Amino acid sequence: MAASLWKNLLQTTKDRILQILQQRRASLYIGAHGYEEELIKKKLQQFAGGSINLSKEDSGIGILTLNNPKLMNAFTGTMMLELQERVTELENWKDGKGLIIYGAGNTFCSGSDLNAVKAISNSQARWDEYVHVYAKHLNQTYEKTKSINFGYKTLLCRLPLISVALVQGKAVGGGAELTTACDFR
Ligand SMILES: CC[C@H](C(=O)O)C(=O)SCCNC(=O)CCNC(=O)[C@H](O)C(C)(C)COP(=O)(O)OP(=O)(O)OC[C@H]1O[C@@H](n2cnc3c(N)ncnc32)[C@H](O)[C@@H]1OP(=O)(O)O
Repeated sequence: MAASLWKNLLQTTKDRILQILQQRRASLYIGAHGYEEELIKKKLQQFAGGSINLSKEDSGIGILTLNNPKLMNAFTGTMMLELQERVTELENWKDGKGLIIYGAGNTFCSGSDLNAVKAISNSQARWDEYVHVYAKHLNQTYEKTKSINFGYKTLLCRLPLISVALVQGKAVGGGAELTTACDFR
């Protein structure tokens, strides 16, 4: 009898845990400050356009180009994802010494893509929530700061490369803040 009760309790507990896990998977948020990484990435992927290009020169200088000139190099969702990939690539670059960031065309960066900001603002979660969530990937101190701009900053600041923002034309919003993430501008 006791054994059977125990078995039932065990099974019920397992079922409940599985149920909770499934619910969490369906939700953007996990716990108070955790987030569903894949959901965030999928959401950011919906706002495509532009690119973040990296060329690594033999001299040890990396050149990172913010490339979305039609929108004054505004940051789309996919550009955010690419930024993280490029920075990871730079982190692993053994011969890297310095980094120059500049914008394609005649401008630096006009911040977040306002089309994405507007689109997301009309849906369940706001753009800045996604962006802040994504900043968590970029910035381990997210819990303290909750700011993508600080996320950019920490991401670039922690790079063991001397970084320079080569600002030509406009640097607005998140674009201006990105310049402050560099050692020189
Ligand atoms: C605050 C931080 C936050 C974050 O990321 O956390 C943000 O960054 S929110 C975004 C803040 N940025 C802005 O509000 C900038 C808005 N844009 C402008 O003020 C101007 O476009 C400017 C000053 C950057 C350039 O002005 P200019 O007269 O030289 O050019 P146009 O305005 O004609 O722009 C050309 C073309 O680009 C489009 N555009 C510019 N910025 C953005 C943007 N951030 N998102 C989406 N699209 C942008 C603009 O609409 C024009 O498109 P067109 O189809 O040719 O009309």
